[in-house]
Amino acid sequence: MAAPDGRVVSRPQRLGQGSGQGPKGLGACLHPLDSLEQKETQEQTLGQLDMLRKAQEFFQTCDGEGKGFIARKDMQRLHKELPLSLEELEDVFDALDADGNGYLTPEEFTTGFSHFFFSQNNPSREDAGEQVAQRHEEKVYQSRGNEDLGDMGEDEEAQFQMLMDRLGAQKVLEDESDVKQLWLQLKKDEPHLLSNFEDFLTRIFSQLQEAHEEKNELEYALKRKIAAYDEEIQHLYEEMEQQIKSEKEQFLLKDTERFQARSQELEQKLLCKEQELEQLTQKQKRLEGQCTALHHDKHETKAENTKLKLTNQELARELERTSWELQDAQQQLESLQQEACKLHQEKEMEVYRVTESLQREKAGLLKQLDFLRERNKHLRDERDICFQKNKAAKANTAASRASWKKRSGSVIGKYVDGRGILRSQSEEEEEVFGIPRRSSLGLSGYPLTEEEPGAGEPGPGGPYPRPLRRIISIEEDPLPQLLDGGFEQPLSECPEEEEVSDQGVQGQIQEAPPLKLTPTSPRGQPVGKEALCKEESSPSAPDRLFKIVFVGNSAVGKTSFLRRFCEDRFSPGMAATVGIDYRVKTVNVDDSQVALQLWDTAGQERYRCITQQFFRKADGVIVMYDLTDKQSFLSVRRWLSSVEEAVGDRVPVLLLGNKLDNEKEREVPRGLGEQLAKDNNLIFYECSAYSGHNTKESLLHLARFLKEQEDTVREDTIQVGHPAKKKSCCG
Ligand SMILES: Nc1nc2c(ncn2[C@@H]2O[C@H](COP(=O)(O)OP(=O)(O)OP(=O)(O)O)[C@@H](O)[C@H]2O)c(=O)[nH]1
Ligand SMILES: [Ca+2]
Ligand SMILES: [Mg+2]
Repeated sequence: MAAPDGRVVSRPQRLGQGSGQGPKGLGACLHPLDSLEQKETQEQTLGQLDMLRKAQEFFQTCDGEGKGFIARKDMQRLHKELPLSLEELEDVFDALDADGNGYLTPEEFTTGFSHFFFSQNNPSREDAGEQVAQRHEEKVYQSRGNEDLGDMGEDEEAQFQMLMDRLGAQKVLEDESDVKQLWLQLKKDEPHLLSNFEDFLTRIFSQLQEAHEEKNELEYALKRKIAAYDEEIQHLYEEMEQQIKSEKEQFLLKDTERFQARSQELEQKLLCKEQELEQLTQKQKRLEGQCTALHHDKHETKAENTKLKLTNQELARELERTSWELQDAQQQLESLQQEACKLHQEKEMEVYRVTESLQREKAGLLKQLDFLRERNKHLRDERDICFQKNKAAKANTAASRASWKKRSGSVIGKYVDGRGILRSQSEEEEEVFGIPRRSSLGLSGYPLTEEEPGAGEPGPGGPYPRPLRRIISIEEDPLPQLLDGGFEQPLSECPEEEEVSDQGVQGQIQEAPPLKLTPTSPRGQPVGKEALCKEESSPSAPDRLFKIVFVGNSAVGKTSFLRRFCEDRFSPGMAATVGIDYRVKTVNVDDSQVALQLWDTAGQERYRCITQQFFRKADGVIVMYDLTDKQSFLSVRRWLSSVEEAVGDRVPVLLLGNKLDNEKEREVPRGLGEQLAKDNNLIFYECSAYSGHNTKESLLHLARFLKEQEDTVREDTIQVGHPAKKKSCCG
């Protein structure tokens, strides 16, 4: 600010100084004489030219590099060459730089140079120039004046002085000698021209006076303007200073604010960082604590580990010892199991043999009975013939009685009192029980009668006494005891929970001495219906025996089904089964002989308690319904629950829907049967005893299942520690 300030301030000074040039320029034109004027003008012109040349030279000196202008630096380089100080040179530059752009063009330099060179920086030189001119003029005038001055009287002096006063030259001219000489010369040489000269002088001086006044006025105006300008500049400067100051303050204020904000921000950040650092430190401490704890734990665990390892080793040794013991025990158990199995099989085979022998015995007895019947008939016929003759009749009657006496000791005698009695009893039973169908009694009646041609059909002499009052007793068969009290006793009254005695066949036989098993069939020899089914069974002895109990509502076709299965026959209008009956049939299942002991139960309600007893020793159960009778299907659930009640769910159950041949009257859709079987995990078939459809297939399925189940049970019992699971039937 100082530089422009200095420049701005210095300019009016320069101008002020420059104003002093005016009178000098005027002074130069004041020479009154033409020649002198011309001479002076010439000299002036010459001086100006000289100065111009000098200025050009000086410019070239300054602009050493030939740039075409002079910078402030160029000027400062002249410091050494010129007798001027650096400040003075600076001032010179500022004065010369008219437009203030920091460069001096050649024009600026030369115009400014003359003024500066002569007036400011080297006033002595200007004065010298003037003195030189003055001296030169003085010499001219003196040379002339010296000739005339001596002549000039005091008159002339006073005259001239008067003229000067009149013209007021004192105000304008400093040195009147030149004019005085001229005036004296003219008065002396050409006195007639004096008045003209004086007029000329008057005119000149008045003009000069005017010019002087004008100049003064101008000077005054200029000064005033400069003062105003200076004042304005000063004012502007001050204003500017003020503005700068205020801006500076504002800037400072803003800066401070910004700085404060920033410092606050930074402080906050720092605080945050410090907190973070503290947290981190705490965390680190915590982690360190955890680390040490873990380290400690690790040590403890290590110790524990070693302890556990030792224990483990000990336990392993113990385990080894125990496993050895267990293995021994297993081997023992295995051998025991094998023994038990062998015993069981032997027992079963014994049972089978006994059953067979009993059956054969029974067949023999039945044959005897038939023979006796024949005999009886024959005797009766004879008696009838002889009845008309009294004597002969009496003899005949005696013989007849003798024959009865003789049969009453036989096995059948125990069962059958006589033809008539038996018949009436059968009829009586039908009335008592309200059986809609005629009932076949016990097991034995039909096979033999139907086995022997003609025997099954009622003879021409009246209805054949088919029903036989006997229920087979085998192994745990409780019926003999139940029936001992007399057949008239209703079977439904028998105690439900009477324990099934595990008596052997031997015991049974001993307990019923009146039965007096026929001596023609010694015990141990197989008898029974097996012989009837011989053509289907293999000649070799069966490997195993399964007891299967057949249940279902009355008239669903159980007996018919069994007949179809064992004899491949169907007899319509079968009598309802009384009590229980059984058949044995050996079938071939996967290259092994399986004897099936099929227990045919009575479906009628009053025999239920007997049936219930038989479930206990059953290996399998067949529940049958009549697919043309909805009620029989509805009863299936009851049958199933009574089976479950007796044996749980350990025995496989085969569900059979019979009478498939009678599709017209079907009441139970196949889907229902299937669903029921699926829900209860049963084997399911729809079959027909009439056509034989699915009779063999269904029973073989059950037999195979039983065999496989037994096989797995055997395997599992050998492998101790792997308990056998109950196999699914319908899988
Ligand atoms: N259409 C037809 N009728 C049959 C079939 N099976 C049995 N029947 C007849 O159904 C009736 C009853 O037969 P049974 O075999 O005595 O019936 P059950 O189940 O033994 O009867 P209970 O001994 O009283 O339990 C008889 O009239 C048979 O002829 C069959 O598959 N189709
Ligand atoms: Ca300039
Ligand atoms: Mg029956």
